[in-house]
Amino acid sequence: MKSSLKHMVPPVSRDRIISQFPKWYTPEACLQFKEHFHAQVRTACQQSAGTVGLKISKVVVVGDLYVGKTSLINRFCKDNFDRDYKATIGVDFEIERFEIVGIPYNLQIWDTAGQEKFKCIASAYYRGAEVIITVFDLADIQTLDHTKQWLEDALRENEPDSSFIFLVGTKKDLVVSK
Ligand SMILES: Nc1nc2c(ncn2[C@@H]2O[C@H](COP(=O)(O)OP(=O)(O)OP(=O)(O)O)[C@@H](O)[C@H]2O)c(=O)[nH]1
Repeated sequence: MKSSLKHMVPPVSRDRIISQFPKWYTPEACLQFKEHFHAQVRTACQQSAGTVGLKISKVVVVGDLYVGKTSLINRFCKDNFDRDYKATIGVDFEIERFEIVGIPYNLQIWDTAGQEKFKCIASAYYRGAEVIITVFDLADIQTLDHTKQWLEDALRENEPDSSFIFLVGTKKDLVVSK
């Protein structure tokens, strides 16, 4: 049964295969100095990731409504962009499969609704986030002000220092250069 399941899983797309860690730019900016995972880690990972990727990191994307969270995720996962606005209802998620230095690896990306009325539903999904991406609209300064609150809410549901945090500005094309 296990082996037939394995054959049903499509291969990881080529642009999601990272065969070696990129050379670090500066030691301060780097989380990983080695060229490969430690041999023990590698063996452990490959043992448990026999079928549909068991190695999953949870990413939650938060921020005001209309800032472009769904668009950011769609660009990353499907390389497409939709000009029409369809508000996220509660939450949505995508799974993106990778292979990193020979190890299967999945990102589970949670797209949360920015509308106030869905905040209660969306915040139920903050727990266990290895990555929190806080999004704001570069053309709307208020959305940057609000990121502090979004981040606090997401951090409250997670253990201290357990999440990597990113701040992403969107809609650069709408910013008039001076
Ligand atoms: N011009 C421009 N428009 C963008 C960009 N990113 C997103 N949009 C548009 O902004 C609108 C809102 O984008 P969404 O991705 O749906 O926003 P959201 O943050 O997911 O919204 P909620 O689901 O309500 O929380 C859509 O009409 C998008 O097409 C961008 O980089 N440039």
